[in-house]
Amino acid sequence: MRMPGSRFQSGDMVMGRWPGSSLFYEVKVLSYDAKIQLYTVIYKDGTELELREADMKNPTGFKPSRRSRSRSPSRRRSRSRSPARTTRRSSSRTTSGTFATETPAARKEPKMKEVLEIRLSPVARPVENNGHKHENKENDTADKVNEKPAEQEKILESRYNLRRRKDDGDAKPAEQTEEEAEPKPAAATAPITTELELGGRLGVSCMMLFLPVAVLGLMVVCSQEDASLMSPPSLPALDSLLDPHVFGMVVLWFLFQALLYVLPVGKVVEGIPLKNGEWLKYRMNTLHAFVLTVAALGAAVHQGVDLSYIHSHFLQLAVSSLLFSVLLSVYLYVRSRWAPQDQLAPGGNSGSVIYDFFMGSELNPRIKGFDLKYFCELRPGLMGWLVINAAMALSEMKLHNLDYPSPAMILVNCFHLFYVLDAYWHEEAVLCYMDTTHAGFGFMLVFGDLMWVPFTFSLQSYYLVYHPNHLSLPWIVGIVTLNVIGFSIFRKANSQKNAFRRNPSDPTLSHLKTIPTATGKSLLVSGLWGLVRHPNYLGDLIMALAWSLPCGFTHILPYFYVIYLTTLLVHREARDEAQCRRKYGSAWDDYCREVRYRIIPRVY
Ligand SMILES: NC(=O)C1=CN([C@@H]2O[C@H](COP(=O)(O)OP(=O)(O)OC[C@H]3O[C@@H](n4cnc5c(N)ncnc54)[C@H](OP(=O)(O)O)[C@@H]3O)[C@@H](O)[C@H]2O)C=CC1
Ligand SMILES: CC(C)CCC[C@@H](C)[C@H]1CC=C2C3=C(CC[C@@]21C)[C@@]1(C)CC[C@H](O)C(C)(C)[C@@H]1CC3
Repeated sequence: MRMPGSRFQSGDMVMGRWPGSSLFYEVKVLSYDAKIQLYTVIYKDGTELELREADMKNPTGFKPSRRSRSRSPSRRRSRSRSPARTTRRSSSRTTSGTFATETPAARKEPKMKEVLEIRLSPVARPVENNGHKHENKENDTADKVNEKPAEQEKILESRYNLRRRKDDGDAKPAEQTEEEAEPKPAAATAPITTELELGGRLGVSCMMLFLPVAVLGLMVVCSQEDASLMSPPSLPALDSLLDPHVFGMVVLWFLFQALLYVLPVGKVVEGIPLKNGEWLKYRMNTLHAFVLTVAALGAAVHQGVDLSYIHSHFLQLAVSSLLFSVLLSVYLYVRSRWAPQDQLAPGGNSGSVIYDFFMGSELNPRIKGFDLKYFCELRPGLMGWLVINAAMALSEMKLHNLDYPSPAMILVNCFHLFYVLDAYWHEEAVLCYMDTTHAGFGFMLVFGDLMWVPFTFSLQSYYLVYHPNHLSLPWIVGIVTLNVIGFSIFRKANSQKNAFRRNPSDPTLSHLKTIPTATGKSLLVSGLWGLVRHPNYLGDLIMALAWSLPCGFTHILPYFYVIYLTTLLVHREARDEAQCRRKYGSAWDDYCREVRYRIIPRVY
């Protein structure tokens, strides 16, 4: 069968690299996914894997290997230091990434140790803090790998199933010699997005119209006495919605946060390697920015600024944020037309203006070192959400003549504050989340970050201003306990997975059972990751419920966040499931057999 746009065709017998090694085996090509540019191949022992074109060769130019797999480290080292192996990176950073950063002209086969280092290297590595190199566990890991390659390799091989699974005689590994190596093609062209998500052009067009209207609609209903979704909302005059003064404030807020982002405080770390071999650097200073924002707002309030302005201009603020999101998305789309091909996101390069505008074409749009996607994901929206919550607490006190906010308002404020501070405390982890590594930055994420997050996540506090809810002590204790349970699951699951991905040999995780996969990575199969396949989602959902309960049971509207999060996470889970099945093949099926439930134990 012909597979358009691919070098190899379905049914071709080619040589495929065994993941994590420099060995090539004969494989049969099964299919090609143009979207992610991966071939599904099957080895003679029945293992199905996904390989990049760069890891596949024509059978000509190979000879069966006579060497044993475990060459001495010194040998590996001398080969990897061959003058032909120039890299884009400085010599001080050869701990990982050699594979990803070789210049196309000089690209040769990476050695096994290097590949292992790539797979196991930290997702985010500190670079400097005002000139000083930082030390942390992650970097230690990478350094250890470099210092004791043989030892490290032994540990890794014991954790990872890097050997062929069955019948060694069946498929002979072949090794490519230096002379025989074909130069790999430079990744100059971006993958064309062929499979359109979310209902394609029509779907994203509807979402683009419907989502902003939905946010504004929810806000209007929330401010009504009868906050029922069934009762017709009393619509505000359209011309009152766009206020240039309010728009100016939204722009100022964005610029203020941008200023805090570029302050030279906080360490700089490298994200995960991009497909084009680049390692982007990110400054980690959300906590500094948070403290400075609180100080600035405190000073403003002290000077007589009335934060309840946010409450009285809530709709106008949302409309201005929407306008700002649209303008920013247009800018992002236009600049993506000039972006180098290798910096385009795999999911936002369909050629359809509307679809690419929505999904985002450019993966990591930057102005000099200023990373727009990373900045928007954590700062103006999340921080804005907290400021809105605080403003709602003040407005509640004002409206109901209270000396303190109500217990329900205090709970909602504290829960949200805690969630955002946790995200800031674990800021580096965001560098490896799907949105950072894979998604283009377009209208969906811009709108999500700048309008959806601040104005829908704060609906509970907005609701409480007009709909006070008395909470008895047992309820307060119950709700706090629920949030603590949810948070513990969320945090433990995320931290365990992140720690395991950074360093699978981490002694603190040695009690956990794992399933090896043919890619060299393992899957956690005990502890929380043995309870359900997405314990972090479970924790997030329990917390979401705890955030809504303080608002009582009179209306469904405060439960909007739980409904949104359930929908989003169920969709994400299904997408991730499909990706992992493609990536890990039969090992994923084994994992699913062992861990039967996806998010909720014994239910789903
Ligand atoms: N509040 C909100 O609006 C939202 C919050 N979130 C939260 O963000 C966080 C990140 O979510 P997201 O990026 O979607 O997904 P995850 O952090 O769950 O990442 C999924 C990846 O984890 C790895 N993995 C899966 N199972 C295992 C296992 N058993 N052992 C080891 N690794 C495994 C796989 O990647 P690999 O094997 O390649 O490492 C898989 O692709 C979550 O806590 C989620 O709740 C997300 C969206 C919205
Ligand atoms: C417009 C749509 C309907 C959907 C928009 C989705 C976005 C709002 C979310 C996609 C993933 C997100 C994450 C967080 C916030 C919401 C968005 C942007 C997150 C930053 C919240 C704080 C967490 O601790 C986190 C794990 C860092 C989250 C990462 C994903």
